[in-house]
Amino acid sequence: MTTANERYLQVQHVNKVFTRDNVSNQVLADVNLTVKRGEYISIIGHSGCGKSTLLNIVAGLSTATDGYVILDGKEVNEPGPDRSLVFQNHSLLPWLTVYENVALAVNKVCKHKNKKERHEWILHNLNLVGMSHAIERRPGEISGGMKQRVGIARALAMEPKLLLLDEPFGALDALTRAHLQDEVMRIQAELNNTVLMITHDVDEAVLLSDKIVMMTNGPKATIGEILEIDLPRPRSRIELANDPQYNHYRGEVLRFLYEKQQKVKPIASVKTAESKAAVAAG
Ligand SMILES: Nc1ncnc2c1ncn2[C@@H]1O[C@H](COP(=O)(O)OP(=O)(O)OP(=O)(O)O)[C@@H](O)[C@H]1O
Repeated sequence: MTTANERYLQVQHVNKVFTRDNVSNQVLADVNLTVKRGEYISIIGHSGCGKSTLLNIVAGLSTATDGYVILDGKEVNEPGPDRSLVFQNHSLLPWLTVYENVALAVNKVCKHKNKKERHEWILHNLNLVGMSHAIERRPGEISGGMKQRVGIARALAMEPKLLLLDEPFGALDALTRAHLQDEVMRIQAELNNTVLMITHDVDEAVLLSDKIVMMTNGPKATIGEILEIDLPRPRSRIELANDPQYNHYRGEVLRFLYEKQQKVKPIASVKTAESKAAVAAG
């Protein structure tokens, strides 16, 4: 028997079919995943396979055609404050300051805290992501990396059961991305959040995760393999660069993506190749 913490998040037999103009497209087929409390899970797979569709179902923003999602014993049917989302493109309100953007979420969710406690909680979370020096600035006055930090502070301030990250570092330059990944690892060590993160970056997945969920190509995408990353924490990107185990994990993900799940050629180019062959054959 598994404990409630061992099956904190359960994705059970999830299918998703999109139908438009009487044409059905089955994006996900029988997706099953169990996540332990406090685990950091990355989802990786080729573009268009259905990663965001899966994350949206877990977030409650979209419903599964079949199957269900259970978080901490409760079925997920709609968005809720127990799941907070961070997208690639920060979603801060431009007319509010950094402080006010976080306050908006805190005032909505932390009704049990009084005014002073909320104020301290907002500052605490902005401090956690290194943004307490810019609380009066508006999103237009800070860099992309800083905006992403505020988005993370806002998500953390809601004390979600599950943190959902959809390519959170995707729009950042390499150095800012590395810096923010390190910050997220430090925060994760402190708070032990349960995290589901979509990424396209193999190194990011290996560095941050306890498990990497590798999805097959769509349509009818499902989980192909799950790789456990058994590297001690805290993890240092510099030390791991020459670590044989790290490179083994990296190789496993690359093999899955580029050998086992090679992206199929677009139909147009296949047709062109076929026509060329037909012409060559006379
Ligand atoms: N609302 C929708 N209506 C119809 N089809 C959709 C909808 N949302 C997604 N799809 C389709 O589902 C498939 C998977 O899309 P999804 O965005 O989940 O993939 P992804 O793996 O997250 O892609 P990427 O890595 O490029 O962000 C695509 O074929 C997409 O066109």
